[in-house]
Amino acid sequence: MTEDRGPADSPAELLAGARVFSVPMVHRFRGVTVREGVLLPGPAGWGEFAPFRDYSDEQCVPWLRAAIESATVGWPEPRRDRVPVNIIVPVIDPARAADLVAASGCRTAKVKVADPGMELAADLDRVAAVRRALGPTGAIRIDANGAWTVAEAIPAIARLDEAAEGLEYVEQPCRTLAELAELRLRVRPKIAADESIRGAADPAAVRLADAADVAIVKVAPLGGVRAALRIAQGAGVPAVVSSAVDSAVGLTAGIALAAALPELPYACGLGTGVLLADDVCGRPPRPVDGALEVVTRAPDPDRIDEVAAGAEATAYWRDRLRRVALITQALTQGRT
Ligand SMILES: O=C(O)CCC(=O)c1ccccc1C(=O)O
Ligand SMILES: [Mg+2]
Repeated sequence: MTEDRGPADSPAELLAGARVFSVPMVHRFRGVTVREGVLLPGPAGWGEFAPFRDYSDEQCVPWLRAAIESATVGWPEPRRDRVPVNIIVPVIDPARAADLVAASGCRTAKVKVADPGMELAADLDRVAAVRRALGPTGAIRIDANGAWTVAEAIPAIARLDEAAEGLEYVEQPCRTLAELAELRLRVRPKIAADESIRGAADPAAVRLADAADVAIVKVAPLGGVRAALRIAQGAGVPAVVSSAVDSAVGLTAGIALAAALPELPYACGLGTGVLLADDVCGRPPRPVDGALEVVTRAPDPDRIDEVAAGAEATAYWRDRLRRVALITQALTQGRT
């Protein structure tokens, strides 16, 4: 059954069709100024394998599983044709933050806060600028990426909630689920868990119950659309699908997850395309009137050539892909 064969079958087959891409970013994000990774072709389409460079090979296994799912089996049935998204506001000055929000057409903004070395005052100014740009009806959420202790989070969240004129939720204010549970009883805004899910030894076993009101789910770190659907279900609270600053191929997988979720009460974090100066297809997913259309997109051969990585990155990614494929293969064989 050659039709069923895909890049999953062996590291050699995976490497055969792999295309390494490198795209500059408009705004530095998560310390990254260039987004790079691998596109993998398969019988169902393309998959993206683009874990951050600081991840260990073992941490990259779910990212590869997600890419293989995308290339070989495609997506579950969509339940909607539009996915509302937030504009992402990196750690930039207030005037640029306001411009980004105003230009986006999004009615929800997610502001990164508590970056290492950043003063709370700068976060307050940025959040206030975002509120002015959004007007009184838009929603503002913040993401602290686990930076605060409970004692630090309580006053910081109170002031940011005030600057925002009401926060929709606070994403991963502290590192652990126990801290989130404690904090949740002591602040006004809702709490969302992100790293507490994807960083768990077994994300499928995470039950948020008293710790958080919202589950952030990401296709690549959770091992694919189907795995993320199961994790969202198990978490027991509404899910928000977010990207890992993916190219059009990874965003398409995130859109498929958001489209397949039974309920989608919040805007998703899939508006990150605006952070990339270029992309792998001609009409990449970009928000129009605050939402993304649920359509299948394939990378364009011309675009793949245009964004092809240089020699160093190409060698790095081919080597990393080969190593992660070997680990993934061994784990998959061990499972069955
Ligand atoms: O959710 C969004 O709007 C953007 C995605 C995002 O913030 C993100 C992107 C890459 C790595 C980590 C994160 C994060 O949510 O912490
Ligand atoms: Mg987050």
